[in-house]
Formats: sequence, C-alpha cells, structure tokens
Amino acid sequence: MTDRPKTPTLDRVTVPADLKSLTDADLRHLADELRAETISAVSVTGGHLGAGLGVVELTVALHAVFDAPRDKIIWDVGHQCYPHKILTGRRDRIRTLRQKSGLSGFTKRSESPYDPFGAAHSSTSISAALGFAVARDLGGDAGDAIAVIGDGAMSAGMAYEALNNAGHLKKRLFVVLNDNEMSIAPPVGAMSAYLSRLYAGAPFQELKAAAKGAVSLLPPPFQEGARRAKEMLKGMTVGGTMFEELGFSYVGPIDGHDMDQLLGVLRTVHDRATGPVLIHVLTRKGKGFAPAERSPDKGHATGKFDPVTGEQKKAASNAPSYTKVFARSLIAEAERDDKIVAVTAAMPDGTGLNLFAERFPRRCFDVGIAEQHAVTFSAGLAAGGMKPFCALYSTFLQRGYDQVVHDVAIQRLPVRFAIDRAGLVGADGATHAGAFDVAYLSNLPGIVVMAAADEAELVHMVATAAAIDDRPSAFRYPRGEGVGVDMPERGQPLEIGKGRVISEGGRVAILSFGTRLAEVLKAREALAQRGLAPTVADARFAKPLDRDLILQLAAHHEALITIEEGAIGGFGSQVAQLLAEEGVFDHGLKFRSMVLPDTFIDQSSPEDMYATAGMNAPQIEAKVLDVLGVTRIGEKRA
Ligand SMILES: Cc1ncc(C[n+]2csc(CCOP(=O)(O)OP(=O)(O)O)c2C)c(N)n1
Ligand SMILES: CC(=O)[C@@H](O)[C@H](O)COP(=O)(O)O
Ligand SMILES: [Mg+2]
Repeated sequence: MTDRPKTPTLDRVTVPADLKSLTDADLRHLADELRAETISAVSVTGGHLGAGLGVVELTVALHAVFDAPRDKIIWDVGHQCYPHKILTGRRDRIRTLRQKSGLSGFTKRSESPYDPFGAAHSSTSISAALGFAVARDLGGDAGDAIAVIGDGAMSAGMAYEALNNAGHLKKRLFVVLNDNEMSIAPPVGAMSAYLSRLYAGAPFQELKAAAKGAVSLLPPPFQEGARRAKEMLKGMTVGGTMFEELGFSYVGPIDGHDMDQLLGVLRTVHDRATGPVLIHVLTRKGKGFAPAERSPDKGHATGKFDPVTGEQKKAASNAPSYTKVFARSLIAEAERDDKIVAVTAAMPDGTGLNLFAERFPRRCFDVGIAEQHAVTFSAGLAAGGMKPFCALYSTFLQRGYDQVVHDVAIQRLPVRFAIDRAGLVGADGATHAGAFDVAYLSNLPGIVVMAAADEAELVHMVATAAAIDDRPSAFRYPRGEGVGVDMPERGQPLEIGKGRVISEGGRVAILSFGTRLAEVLKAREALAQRGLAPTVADARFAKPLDRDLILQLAAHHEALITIEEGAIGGFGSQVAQLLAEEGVFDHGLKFRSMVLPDTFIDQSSPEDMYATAGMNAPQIEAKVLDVLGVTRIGEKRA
C-alpha cells in the first residue's frame, strides 16, 4: 500500500487526458476518491447510485487506457455514468444531476464530447459502438469504440443482434460486459445463468487450451511464465464461450474492482486486438457503500440520502401509488379469474408486479429487458387462452411497437397493455417521457385505448381490460401519486367508448383524456370567478371515441378544447378527425388541442415540465380565454 497523496488525486483530473500522467497507484487513489465523490453527489441529488459505484474502477481504467473523446466509450443505459461525468469535465456540475437545467442522469451527446452516444433505454451500446467502428474504417471519426454493457442489458435482443453483426464484420471493437449479477431486480433468464456458469463453473482449462484461444490478448506476464499465467488464468476462461462462437475473442472473467487486473487486461487488449473482443468484468452493484451493497435493488435508484447511514430523505422512486393501485386492482381481478397472468420486462418493482408475483408466483413472468418478446409472449399467452396483462412503461413499450401491430393488433388478440409512466416523468427526462403511446396505439384498428383520470378510474380500467376478451386493450396512468379520490371497493367494467361529463358549464367545453383532469378542474374554478366556467368532461377512451359525447359538446359550445398528456397525433387528433368527418368545423366550432409540444423536454419536476409544455391550470385557463378572444371579462383580445 502506498500512502495517500497529499493533494487529492481527483483534484488533479479535469479531463481524462490528465489521467495519463498518473501512476497505477495514483489511479487506485483516484478510484477511491471518485467513489466518495459519487456517493456525496448522489446523496444530494438522488438518482442511480448502485450502477455507478460498481463501475468506478472500470471507469478510471477505461479512461486511463483509452483516449476519450477520440476513443468512444459508450455506456449502455447510461445510468452508471456519473463517475464518467465527474472525470470528463463535469465535476463542477455533478450536483445538478437530474435537475432542471442540470446534468442529465444519462449520457447525452449535446452535453459533452465525452458522451459520444446518448442513452437511457438499454442494450443499444454494442450496435452504436459497431457503427462507430465501421464509420472509422470507412474514413469517418478515428478512434476505438468501447461498449460497456451490463448483464441485465445483455438480456435484450438488440445486444445479440449487435454481437451477431459484429462477429461477422470482424472490426476492432471492444465490448466490456459489466456483470454484477443484477438488473434492477435480480436478473432472470438462461443467459444470466450462462454468465454465472462462466465464472462459477469448472476452474480454468489447461494452459494449452488458453494458448489456442485469446492468450495473445492477455497481459504479457501471462504469456511470459507458466506459473504467473496459471495464476492469472485461475477462474478465467479463454476461448470456448458463446461469445467466441459468435466471433469475439473472450477475455475474463476479471475482477472489476481490482485495478491491476483491469489495467493489465485493458492495456493488453488495447495494444493487441485486431477484431472484436469481449472483456467479461465482474463487479458489485453499490460497491463501497454498504447500504447500496446490502440492497442492490433499492440502491439502483434512490432519493436524496444521508451519505453516512444511507437513510433516504425521501421514499425511493420505484413504487408510486398509481403503480400500487394498478397492482392491487390486478391482484383483485386475478383472485376472481385464474386466467389472468402478468408480464413485466425487468421492472417488477417499477410496475408493481412484484406484488402480483408474491400473490401469484406461477402467473407472473419477468422476461428480462425484452419488451419485444414481452409483447409477443403476451400475444401467445392470449392466443393460448390466457388473459395477459403486459405491464410496461410507456417509453419502453416503444421498443415493442411492431409486435403490438403485427402480433397483437392484426391478430386482434386480447392482450391488455398496462402502460405505466404515461406522460412526463420528471428527473429521468426526455428519454423516459411517456409521450407517444396514445398516438401510436390509437391509430391501430380495433384496439381499445383508455387513460385514467385518477386512481379510482384506474381501478375501473383494470376491471374493464380484464373484461375485454375479443380485442387488444390498453390503459395508461402516470408516475407518482394519485389525486386522493375515494377508492371503489371493486373495479366495475366501464362501458366501452363512453366518457363522462364532470361538470356543465358555458361557452367552452374541455374534454380531458387522463390525469390533466385535475388541472382542468383547477382552471375551471379560476374561470368560474370570471363567469366563464367551462363544461368539463373526461373522455376515458381515445379509442373508440365517445362520438355522441363529442358531437354533443361540439353542438352546444362555442369552443371545444381537448387535453392529454401525450404528443401530437393522439387523442386530440382523433377528435379532430371525427369533427372534420362530421363536418362540424364547417359550422364554425372553435377547436384547440392541448398536447405536449413538438420538442423533447429536459428533466425537471413533472409540474415544471408540464409548465414548459403549457399544460398546467393557468395555461389551460389562458387557453380558454384565448379561444374566446377574451383576456379579462368583457374585454376583447387585441
Ligand atoms: C429498454 C429498456 N427497458 C428497461 C429499462 C429499465 N432499466 C434501466 S437499468 C435496468 C437494469 C440494467 O441492468 P444492467 O444492464 O445489468 O445494469 P446494472 O444496473 O446492473 O449496472 C433496467 C431494466 C431500460 N432502461 N431500457
Ligand atoms: C434507468 C432506468 O431506466 C430506470 O432505472 C428508470 O430510471 C426507473 O424509473 P422509475 O424511477 O420511474 O421507476
Ligand atoms: Mg447488472
């Protein structure tokens, strides 16, 4: 052990080039300081803690060996990139993580040249790195491409599509498999078991076998003496893995917290690789912070916490009450109907299906990070006579869209999509916004699309979906807590395609789809003070539309305003299409559609993001005044 340097090593590093002058001992100190800085920063911002702590040594080693930003280090998902941000010129802003105008919680191209590829959805890194490698060889940007992908992210089809292509193209490319034996929840599936066998199984084969494999990619000491090599190779596999069969040189597993091993292996592969190499690194999620190590699932994402005790100042973000209402309602339905089954794609806690799994372990399926498969698997379950609820975040359902169209909708299979995190989600920002599902689902023939206006409505929508047995259906609800309405004892199936009038009013009707209803009602109160209380209705369904309700509202009001927590092309567009087809516009109806703006909104609180989107109560009030051409009672707008 060397003494700790008097000047903290981290203070000497602003950009990765500064690492080049550090000794290996310095690099070890740097890793310790980087870990402490990461814990300190996340304790005040909240965010993804465990994944970053697990890759502290790997981050230092990659930046010490490779030459970013010329070399492209691509972090899969990007939730583990806080140490990377600290080392790449962003230490001074690290305590703005995930906040308005602050650093993103993920890698983001517009934020830094050291983030060559943006992420937040998983399993894209190998494809992107391969793209960089091929571009380089065709005369594009110079430099190496390094994908760092977790064992959880390795459960997605995209990762295999990329490995398959990379093995075929044989380009110099590095894939670091960061194996911490955790996804958000414990990882699932045969691949996860395979990775475990790679290091938990038989001791390393004969040195002879090593010589036939990727021994030239192992550190020189390894090749120099049989004794040293044997020692280094203990527990390591060279050759013969699935990755080798796919055309990669496989090196590992190595201890991802042992800087000597990391530096040795990375320097050697850096100097010698000519084709694709997969380096299997074993790490521990939450490494170095006992509360996160003890509970890697809870340590995945945390609120602000005490950096000494780990005690969270706010509840962890993974179990918002809409999610719990969904889970409890589904359990209640499943108690009555043994055909109901549930599917999650690696988000059992986030979707609430952990509760369902506790009650019905045989009827709940975590398929890993595999949304496409989750959808088609659900389609198969439905075709086989079950009643599947496929519970996905809106943003992740995007990945399974062709499966929704081709496997579910065209076959008219009764898959029920429980779409959580609908609308703007806050700190995760634009990548996680549930902005598009209403548009991309409502345009599918035959599907039923619902949005809950509050948590009681959600209970009824779960019951409605359970009852819809002849076609696909979907219901959406936001991240976070409900509005505190009385809860029904039991969900009652709603009449399909029927909305409800909440309160009658005057010249303007507001037709709300989803949880903006609460803001609409606040706006109504303010407008009532001006004698302009609008009629307010809750559409409940974007498909099929409540034609009668909409045409009635149009006929009896001077103006109709729709509002939804979704992008253009969704509910409002469906309503506009109906009004156009019915010739309503020909008779002078004023129509406005309040949707998310045609921009990606960066992270902030959901309230602030909705303010940016122009969809909070004051803006709804302003919209009503605007459509009437009024700024104050009796006064015409200029
Ligand atoms: C397509 C997609 N589905 C789900 C998620 C949610 N998610 C974020 S991180 C994560 C687990 C990733 O596990 P792993 O790759 O092993 O990384 P670790 O957190 O263990 O470092 C999941 C499921 C996501 N980001 N993208
Ligand atoms: C990185 C990722 O995709 C997840 O960890 C996500 O941040 C979870 O979001 P919730 O907190 O809304 O469950
Ligand atoms: Mg993992």
